[in-house]
Amino acid sequence: MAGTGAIAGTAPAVPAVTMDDKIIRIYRNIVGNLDLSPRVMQSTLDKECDDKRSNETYRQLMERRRGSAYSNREWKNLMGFSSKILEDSKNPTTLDVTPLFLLLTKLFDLGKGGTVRDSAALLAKLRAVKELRNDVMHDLHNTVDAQKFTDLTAALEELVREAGRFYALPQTDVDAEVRNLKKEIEKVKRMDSQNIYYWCTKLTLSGKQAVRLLWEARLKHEKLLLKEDTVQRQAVFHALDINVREDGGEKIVSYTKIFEAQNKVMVVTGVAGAGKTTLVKNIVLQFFIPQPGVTDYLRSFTQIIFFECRDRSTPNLSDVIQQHYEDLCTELGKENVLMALRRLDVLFIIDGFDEVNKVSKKVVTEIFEKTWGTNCRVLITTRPHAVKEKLESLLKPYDVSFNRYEIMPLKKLAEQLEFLRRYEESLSDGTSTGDMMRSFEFLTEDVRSQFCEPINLVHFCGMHRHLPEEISSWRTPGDVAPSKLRLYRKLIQNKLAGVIEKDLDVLVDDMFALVGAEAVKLLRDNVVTLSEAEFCAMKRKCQVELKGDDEVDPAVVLSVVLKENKPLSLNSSSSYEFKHKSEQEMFAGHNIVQRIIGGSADPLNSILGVPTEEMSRLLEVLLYVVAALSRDSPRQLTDWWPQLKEALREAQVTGVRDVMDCVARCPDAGILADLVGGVSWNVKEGRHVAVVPLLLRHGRPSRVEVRMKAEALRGAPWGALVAAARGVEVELRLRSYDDYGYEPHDDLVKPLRNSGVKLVRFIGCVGTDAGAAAIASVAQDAVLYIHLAAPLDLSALGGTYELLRVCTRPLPHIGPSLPLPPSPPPWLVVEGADEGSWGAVAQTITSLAPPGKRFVGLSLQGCRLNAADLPPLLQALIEEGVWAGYEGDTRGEGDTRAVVDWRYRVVRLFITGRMPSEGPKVPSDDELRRLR
Ligand SMILES: Nc1ncnc2c1ncn2[C@@H]1O[C@H](COP(=O)(O)OP(=O)(O)OP(=O)(O)O)[C@@H](O)[C@H]1O
Repeated sequence: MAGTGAIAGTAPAVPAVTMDDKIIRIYRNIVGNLDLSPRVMQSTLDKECDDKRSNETYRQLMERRRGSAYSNREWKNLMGFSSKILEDSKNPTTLDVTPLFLLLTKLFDLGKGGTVRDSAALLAKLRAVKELRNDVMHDLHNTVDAQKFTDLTAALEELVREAGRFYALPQTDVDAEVRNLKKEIEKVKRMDSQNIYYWCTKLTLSGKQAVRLLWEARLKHEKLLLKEDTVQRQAVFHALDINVREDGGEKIVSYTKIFEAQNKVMVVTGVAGAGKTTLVKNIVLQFFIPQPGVTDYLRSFTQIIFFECRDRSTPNLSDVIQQHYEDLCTELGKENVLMALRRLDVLFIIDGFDEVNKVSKKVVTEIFEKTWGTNCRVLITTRPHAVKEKLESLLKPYDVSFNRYEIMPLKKLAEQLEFLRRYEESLSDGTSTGDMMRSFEFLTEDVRSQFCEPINLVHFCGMHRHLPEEISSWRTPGDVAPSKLRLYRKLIQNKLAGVIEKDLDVLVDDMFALVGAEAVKLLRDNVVTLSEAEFCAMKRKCQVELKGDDEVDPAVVLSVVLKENKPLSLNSSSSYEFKHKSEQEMFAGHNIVQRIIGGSADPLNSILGVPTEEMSRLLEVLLYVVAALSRDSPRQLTDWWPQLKEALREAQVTGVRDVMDCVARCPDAGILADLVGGVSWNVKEGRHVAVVPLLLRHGRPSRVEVRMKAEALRGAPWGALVAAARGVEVELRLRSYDDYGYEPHDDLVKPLRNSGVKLVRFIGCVGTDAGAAAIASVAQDAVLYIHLAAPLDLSALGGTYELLRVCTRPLPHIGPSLPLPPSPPPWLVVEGADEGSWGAVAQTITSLAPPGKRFVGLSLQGCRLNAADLPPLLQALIEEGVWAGYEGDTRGEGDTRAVVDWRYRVVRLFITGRMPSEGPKVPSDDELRRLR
């Protein structure tokens, strides 16, 4: 009966309640839905599975009934995030309403013993129970509604009776079961304060409010990185898009779709400052304060627990629970509250897994251990490197799989302006002039490419407010990064001006050295927060730097770079951290650069001080160092490059994409080309187009392969790439091989003209003579797949290609002939011929036929010709002297004929010297229809 859950400790007695108390209404709904409903459904499942062997899991049972095993993917698709529990469970007692409903539905779909059963009525009763559970558990208005309990008791009785009918049970058995159910319902009406459902009730009643009190005040506002600028977090939140990373495919969706994942665990990755923490903090806020216009995507969660991996002072999950539900834990005991949470639909948010330390790792592990097999879900954020290095190994013992999402950078100008608009308005109390946006718009496109991550846009705001003259000095992307340090310099100087007599520049240098050394030390240990004691030690060192001038409190100076975090619970002390982890990395990088420039005799790995396998933790620092040396001391960069290169390799910068990602964010780090020189550089994203010229200054690839949709390339500095790639082999694929369409790409082709690149492959559409001439001017032994947007003379391509495939729609009836080059013979595809239009097709082929009229292949794509249209078409082509053979075989052997090539879904025309006397073989109308 109720209270069957293992109960830890004894909860203190609770005050008496009256029947119409809110609490008892909630209690009944909770016990009804969390205990009674599953038990009635479990009994239905037992009836359905009377043939199940005791040691068989439900998956095995279903496979036996189905006669074949499920692949893991099939099983996952079938059962969603209940797949794991249903795969392992052998009896129903551990199953809640959601997996029970799903399992029964799928069992009905499979059928049983070959008999035909109509399960619709039973399914309707089961669904009614499941929907009541969701109504009650996902909406507090329903949880307190006494009527819902009455509805539930009726629905359960109906379910028992319908199951009796469906399984043809003796009426006496059904009546006995209903009597038993009624007895259970009567018991539920009396609240038992020693029972787990009572604790669930207390949590439902006041838990959300307690968590709201804890987080709302802390998260509502955000202090920006620079000065005392503060904004309302929800007002400036820019709804981020995320890339669903599944099976290597890419799908861009809104962040609100994360919870539609099939797995219990969802991992959001993003580079430094991509907005991971901001995203989850906004999710926490939206749980309490829904945003207008945002779908209620959190409806299925009753509680939220938020945990930051940088935390070093919370040793156990129960302590995290205590922070969230301080009063309830005092009243019920923290272990009991945790136990109750496992019965509810809780969202655990784990932020910054890449910052996990020994202490917080224990909490994270406990979250997985204790929420296994429950309705709880877990959302984790991390920088990408920690997924493979740490997260996968942590999850492995629990056999947990997860859905992975990647935060998309803000690449489009419109998005960046929209982002800035919110900040500008927030910072000016709604009276913004649009100055900040205008100043951003005014930047050159390649400088703007430095602002694809939110953190950089926020820095732009700060710069615009406090050091606008820097912005006007930016000429190249590399000018942006040093500005940030200059801004800090100015902010510290402002704090000290008038108080300190000595040379402020020297003093700030000393301060930077101190803060930077501390930053390196902390990053080395993967520590982002300083305890009160560590902060005091830093202050003391700072005091020495300030030469004991007691008018200056070192904390004031440190407050420019560090922020204080108030403790979550009353009996602990504050912690301190850099205003953002990327600031910590900047100061650490600056410190290392100073040591190198200052002539350090130590080797790099002793300056960095982390073991090889932990090097990826210092990736951002290494990038900072490379970029800063390349700007300020190229000689030192050359000297230190072998060591830096080794460290970057250890930090997992090994592939072309890694290098491009790094240089896209850090344009002065072009030397990274040395890590991937000699191999082919694949360019699939607009931001990587800008990177290629930077890399080409330092390394040479075997080939640059640009494969992206024309729209994406149009928004990128493609002309600059072409100009920089003189002498380099280039592939340009503006569409996939089987993608048809006639939007011309001449604007993208024209920059190629006489550019000196070696065009070795082109897939795209050309509509002007200038476009064709541009290709002819650079193609060398190329593979050319050209769509003709208009009738064009391509004869100039002769001698430039190894393979030429031209695709065209039927040409206008009267027009000049436009012979393709003869050697090697081209391939021609005529697309979209209408029913009966064989004459137009013949005319198109003959007018494009090269001198000698040989094609290596002729095919009809998307053709609506009938079978009867094909013989006259073939006959007309023979009469015109056209030959078309196999790929690589132009001798034209065999009979003239038309066949369907199902692989490419085209009709192939073979035109040889021979025409069978009974006429050519052609596909039937049925085959032609199936092709369309
Ligand atoms: N979606 C957003 N809307 C508005 N501002 C944002 C958004 N995302 C990030 N920001 C701003 O950018 C700053 C950096 O973002 P955030 O700390 O969330 O990045 P992160 O990915 O967690 O970085 P790291 O990996 O370095 O910890 C935030 O402090 C906030 O000011």
